[in-house]
Amino acid sequence: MLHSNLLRLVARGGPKRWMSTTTKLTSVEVNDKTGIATLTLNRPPVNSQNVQLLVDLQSSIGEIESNKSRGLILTSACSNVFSAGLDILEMYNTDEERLRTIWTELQNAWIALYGSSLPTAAAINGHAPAGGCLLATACEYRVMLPKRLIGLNETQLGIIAPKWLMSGFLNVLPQRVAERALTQGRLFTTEEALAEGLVDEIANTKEEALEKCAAFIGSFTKVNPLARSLTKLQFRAENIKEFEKIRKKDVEDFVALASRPEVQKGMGIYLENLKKKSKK
Ligand SMILES: CC/C=C\C/C=C\C/C=C\CCC/C=C/C(=O)SCCNC(=O)CCNC(=O)[C@H](O)C(C)(C)COP(=O)(O)OP(=O)(O)OC[C@H]1O[C@@H](n2cnc3c(N)ncnc32)[C@H](O)[C@@H]1OP(=O)(O)O
Repeated sequence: MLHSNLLRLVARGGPKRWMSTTTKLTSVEVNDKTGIATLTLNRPPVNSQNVQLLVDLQSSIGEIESNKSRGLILTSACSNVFSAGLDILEMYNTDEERLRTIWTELQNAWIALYGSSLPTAAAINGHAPAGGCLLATACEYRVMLPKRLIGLNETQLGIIAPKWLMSGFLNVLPQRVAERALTQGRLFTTEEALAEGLVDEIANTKEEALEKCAAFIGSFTKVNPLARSLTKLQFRAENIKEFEKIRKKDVEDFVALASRPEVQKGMGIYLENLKKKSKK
């Protein structure tokens, strides 16, 4: 027993505090009829993105790509939240090595989704601030439930979203709208997001959102898959190239920023306020 546990730890590259649980935080379900895979984020209450969720997300994307699914729909098992973005608790009061791992896995998860050759869609069945918006805008199509919020609110938190993190956002919004939204740290309501083009459709239920995403993926049935994916990747190649150039430095920039005492203090205050709000 001890021996097999040890072997498992060695296989994972040694014990890691923030990867202590072995239960997967994502699940994949492939529809037999359509061949479309639904990838569900399942870290209640708000799918905040800790290292394990980000690693599991990458592994699920890999699984979907290798099982020859026709497309990928990203959604959430939480009733009112798609994803609350990075897990602030994991970034708070921690060491540099852990911050490095968090950011590296965020980068890895983003590039796995943004650079996927499969058709991708997000069924946004709840709020999607910051890192939640990042995942949604890495997909090619977005369907969102009414009266939820989506956007990159980093400046409201006193932090800066690096260029690669804005890529998906900039792909779907006109430069002028994106610049204003990012500098304001604006969260769009679903209805505003639809009007600006940040989401493509509104659905009244999660099931309806999944159906609309499946219909989007189904629209490629008669298109040659290789021609489709190469065309998609041509559109994304410039952003991917820029990202690859700076990805190592970007990790170090994040570690330096997130470990600054005033940033750590800000995180603490933000967490306290979140907790106060949730107790009301
Ligand atoms: C503040 C960060 C500061 C510094 C980071 C430093 C450097 C970073 C540099 C660049 C980074 C840019 C890239 C991306 C960044 C991010 O993603 S940061 C995270 C930003 N996320 C948010 O601002 C969202 C915060 N959450 C909410 O607004 C709301 O929770 C919600 C609208 C998503 C959902 O609302 P409700 O359904 O009402 O749920 P509650 O608010 O009651 O929350 C339930 C429970 O969950 C805890 N929680 C919520 N969000 C997070 C989170 N992101 N991380 C950790 N924990 C979170 C909340 O405190 C409640 O906990 P309990 O009180 O029940 O224990």
